[in-house]
This record gives sequence, C-alpha cells and structure tokens, in this order.
Amino acid sequence: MARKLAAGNWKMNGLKASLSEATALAEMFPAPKVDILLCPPATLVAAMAAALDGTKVDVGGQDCHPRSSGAHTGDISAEMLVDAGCDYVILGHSERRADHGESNALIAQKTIAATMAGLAPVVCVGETLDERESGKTLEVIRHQLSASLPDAVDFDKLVIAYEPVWAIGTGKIPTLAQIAEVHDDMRETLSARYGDDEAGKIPLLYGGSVKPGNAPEIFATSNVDGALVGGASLKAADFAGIVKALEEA
Ligand SMILES: O=C(CO)COP(=O)(O)O
Repeated sequence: MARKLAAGNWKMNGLKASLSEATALAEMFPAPKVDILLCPPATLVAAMAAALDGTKVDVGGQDCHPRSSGAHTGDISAEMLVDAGCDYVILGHSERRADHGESNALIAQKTIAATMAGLAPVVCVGETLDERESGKTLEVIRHQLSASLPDAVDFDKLVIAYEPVWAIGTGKIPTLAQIAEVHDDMRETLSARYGDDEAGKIPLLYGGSVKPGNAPEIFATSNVDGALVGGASLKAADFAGIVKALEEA
C-alpha cells in the first residue's frame, strides 16, 4: 500500500505573513494519520521550514536544477533545498512545462538530482484539454511517465501527481471514472516498468481544483492516494478540510 499524502503547492503566492497559515495548519494536525506537505515559493522555503520545525508538516520546493551547483543564475539545486530544510520537491508541474519549456528528459534529470540529494520528488503529469478531447489522455500520460522518470528511483520517496492541465485553477474536475481510469493505468504502467511491489509503494496524487467539498469522493476513487492542491492549500482552514478527508478515506 502506498502512503497517503496531502500536498499543497502555493505556486507564486505567499509572503512572510502567509507563514501563519502554515503554522496554523500544523497546530490543527499534531498527530496526523497521513503525510502533509506544503511547497511555498523559494523565498519562503527556509522560513517555513524553521517555522514548521518539530511539527508533522513537511516542506518542499517547487522545482530544482539538475546540477548540484554552478553558473545557473536564478536556479536552485536539490542540495540547496535540502540545506533550507526541504524533504520534497515538485518537478515537471504543467506550469513549468508551459512557462519554462521543460521537457520530459529535463524532468527525468531533475528527478535523478532530487533523488541523489535525498529529496522526495513529486513528478507531475497531465493532459491538456485538446489531448483529452482527442482521446489521447492515456497515451500522453504513459509517455510522460516513461520519459519523465529515470530507471533508478527511490521507491520509498517517489510520488506521482496526475494533474489534468484543464482542471488546474478552473473549478472543473474530471469525472471520478476518468480519474480512476488514469490512476489505474498509471499504476499498471509503473508496475510494468518497476514491478508490482515497487510500483505499489508510489503514492499517486490527483491534482486540479481539489476543494474540501470534492475531496472525499476523489479520495474514495481507485488508486488515488492523496492530492496535490493549489488554491485551497493557501488557507489553513481550507487545506485542513482536505487533510481530514484524506485521513477519513
Ligand atoms: O496545480 C495544482 C497543484 O499543483 C492545482 O491547482 P488548483 O488546486 O488551484 O487547481
């Protein structure tokens, strides 16, 4: 069985004052039954890690460079995220694939760098609306999985997030049958490559317009082990509703 994970992606949101939302969340879950993660913007990573030290809420970055150091202005390495107090890093989010032209091959390199540094990579995949409407969803997801993941991964750490691009920040979510179809197919694809035991350990998160209201039904869906949450992770009260739904799933 894969562990359960409620992960929040703050994207380019949050100033120092927002750390109170993170500490409020940690106070609500002194002994959570699931893993909880917040990924703030890079400017807040160290301060959030310090504020959450000793709590059950982990901190992650939203990207890392494939190299560990060097002349790469504006970039951050996996080692630096570890040094700042991170346990996780989100990789290959569709916003980075679109805004920064990230390829599957680059994401695979970043996944290796994160794994070598001891971070848990949260590798994101997801189809566009065009791809879904033309019946290519499973083909796209299978290709992204095979090309964005290296052969050597740490199965105790790797996390996959399925985030349909058209469901992000739109309030639209796929039907539960569509989520189940993709998650079951991802598990099979991972099993075929890595073996049933190893693939079975990988938490498969759903992301895209997850709210406290729709979380229970999403978490009851086949092969959904948690969520990667954007907007609803910014406020402790909203994210707490999603964490509770996962605890009760
Ligand atoms: O992209 C997402 C998380 O990485 C999802 O964002 P929303 O929850 O705001 O739709």
